Amino acid sequence: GLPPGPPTLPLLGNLHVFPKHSFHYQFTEWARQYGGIYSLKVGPRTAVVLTDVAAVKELMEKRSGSTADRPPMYVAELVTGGLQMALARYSDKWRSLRTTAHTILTPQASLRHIPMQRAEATQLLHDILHDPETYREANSSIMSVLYGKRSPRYETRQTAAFYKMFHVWDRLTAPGATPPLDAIPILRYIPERFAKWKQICAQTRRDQRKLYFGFLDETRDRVQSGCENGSYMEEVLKRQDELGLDTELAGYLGGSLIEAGSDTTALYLKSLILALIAHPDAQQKAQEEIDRVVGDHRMPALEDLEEMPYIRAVILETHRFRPVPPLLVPHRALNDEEYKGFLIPKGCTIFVNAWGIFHDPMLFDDPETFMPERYLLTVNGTKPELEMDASDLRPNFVFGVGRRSCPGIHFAQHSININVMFLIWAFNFSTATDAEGDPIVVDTFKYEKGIVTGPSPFKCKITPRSTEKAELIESEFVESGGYVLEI
Ligand code: HEM
Repeated sequence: GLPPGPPTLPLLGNLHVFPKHSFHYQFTEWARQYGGIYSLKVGPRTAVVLTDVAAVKELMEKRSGSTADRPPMYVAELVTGGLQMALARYSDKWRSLRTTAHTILTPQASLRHIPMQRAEATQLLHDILHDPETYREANSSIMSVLYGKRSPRYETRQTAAFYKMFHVWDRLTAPGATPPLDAIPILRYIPERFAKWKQICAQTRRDQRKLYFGFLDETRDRVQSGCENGSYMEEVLKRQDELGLDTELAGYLGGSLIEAGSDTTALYLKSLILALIAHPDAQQKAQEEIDRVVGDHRMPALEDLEEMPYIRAVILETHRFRPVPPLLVPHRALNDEEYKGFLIPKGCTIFVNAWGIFHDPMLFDDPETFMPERYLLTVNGTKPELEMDASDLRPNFVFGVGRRSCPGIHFAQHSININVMFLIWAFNFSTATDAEGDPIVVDTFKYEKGIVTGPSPFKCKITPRSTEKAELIESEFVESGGYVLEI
């Protein structure tokens, strides 16, 4: 009763044709061949890939109670003891983490973070004028909320230590980074001297604990010495019993949120810049709109977005064109489910192929082109005359649906909205030139491996759009507090 899928070999299943990384490209090709719901065999394990919006709505949202688990991941178990929220199994511990996280991330609570996010976005413009880098802004925003502690420079001791650990951790959890430890458990017993991944796991665990429990200790010290700064983790520590969080969970709550907040929006902004360079016509239209509404003498405010349909369309089109998590985050079925005559077996991994949906030529006109105009024609950017039912699609689909959907959606979207307006208002993004003066064309398909992904480093030219704007950025940066050096 499984959904159809590519032909399998005995024992291997589809392992011989399984992509090594960037699964979403091959998954999308198979979707065009086998349909919006198909199955794969990875050794003895089953995976189901959903590239059909109605199936996603039904299985991941309406039947979320049955599909909210995550597949077991041995590496995550070794490093975090299963307490990294986004990778955690559907359990009481996950519930405690998630419920607590919600209290700072509700739509109402997220409004309180906007002034801080604006200040961080202002520093991003200042940083770009001097030394372009997008990660610091994302990390500093979430650190401010959680611990009342900024990341003034990328080189700040704890910020640099975090990213050093995080990039290793990110690579470690990327599909294909280790031998198939979950599909073939015997591989876990390879002695450490032949299994470098074991050493990396042990080191990453030490690095994470030093950081996350270090932040927690600093917070506890502040609370005990009456020097509170009003941050969220102080509140968590004071209400630890009521929230059902022991120290281990409290440490990983902070860690999970720092991790989730420190690259997603930064990668989004890199994809935006890449798209604006590759599609200068869209960049020009966006600049014309922002100039009309904001002009040269002040910086944009979040409220301006209401009057900027084209920029709103650019924001949505970037999510569609290069979704930060092309396959969202994999789920696992807790029970047998039946859908349109197919069995979705208990224990199978479920991938939601956001890439495949967003790049479906039946749904979107010319899906490979960055074309914000599509979101001016229809709410979801789909073709005005659709031959299929896409009424279950939502503009914020990239944040997932159901019980595991992104709890950071409002916080993330505010950050994206402010940063996109700021960047388009402030700078011209164009191709760099080589030694002969020829343009270095950017490759919009050269992306890093990982569950969340962004463009591989690319050369480009970023210039302030006017001297007046550059001066305004510098003065607002100083007014918003400038650096608080802490190296
Ligand atoms: C571009 C920005 C972002 C995108 C596109 C995004 C998208 C997602 C997606 C697709 C998931 C998994 C949904 C699923 O399994 O169905 C997720 C989970 C999660 N996100 Fe985000 N996210 C973003 C930013 C953030 C930020 C800024 C935070 C924190 C403040 C955050 C916190 C989390 C957490 C904690 C989870 C795990 C939830 C769970 O497993 O229960 N995300 N996100």
